[in-house]
Amino acid sequence: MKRLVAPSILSADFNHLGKDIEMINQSEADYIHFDVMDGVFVPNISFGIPVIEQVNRIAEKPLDVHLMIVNPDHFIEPFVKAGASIVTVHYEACKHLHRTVQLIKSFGARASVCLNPHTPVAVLEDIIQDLDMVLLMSVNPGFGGQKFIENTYKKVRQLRELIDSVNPDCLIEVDGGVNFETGARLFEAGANVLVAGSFVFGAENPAEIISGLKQL
Ligand SMILES: O=C(CO)[C@@H](O)[C@H](O)COP(=O)(O)O
Ligand SMILES: [Fe+2]
Repeated sequence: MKRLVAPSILSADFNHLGKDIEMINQSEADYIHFDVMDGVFVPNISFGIPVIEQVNRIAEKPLDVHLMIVNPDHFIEPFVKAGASIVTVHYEACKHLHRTVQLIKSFGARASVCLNPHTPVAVLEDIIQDLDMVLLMSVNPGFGGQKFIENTYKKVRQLRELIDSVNPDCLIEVDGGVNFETGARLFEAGANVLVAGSFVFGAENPAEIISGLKQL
């Protein structure tokens, strides 16, 4: 089973963002994770299209864009044009999720849907066949550095069962509070992609942490 790592640049040093992107380029990371927050869907504002566009000029890994924004439909095309390879929208933020997923695919990006910690996996039953990835939040979205919610392991196992029976190529990504301990248990439960922000960028040697996560 695929085991991938996506460092989240929310915890990077924005005064030297280019340096951190170079570090990711040289590392064993598989994707670069971008947390886009609108201050409405989540109680925080981060960065948007211009930052992703700039990073895309030097990034050598696919851009994994996590949209924590309401009504994302208008912004799908600009984010894909800015360089997003994977676009994740929140189940809780989309009125017509099937339409939004088709829209993402129509621009040539991989389509992913994210569930908040309180949203059951079962809501994906009639969309899973159309998805390239599902992102499970293991913290409430909006901030880096929060404590991992233990119930996530159960959700990963439930999702693994659903995916294996309907769409085995679909990836399971988990985001929030990932470290060596939670990461090992998540891979064991059936996750494919670990997002890690503060654990990577808070370390003295971030590239070593990325390699450590890949080897769990
Ligand atoms: O989507 C989010 C937060 O909303 C994440 O991608 C965070 O950036 C993860 O940060 P850590 O919990 O790994 O510090
Ligand atoms: Fe994220």
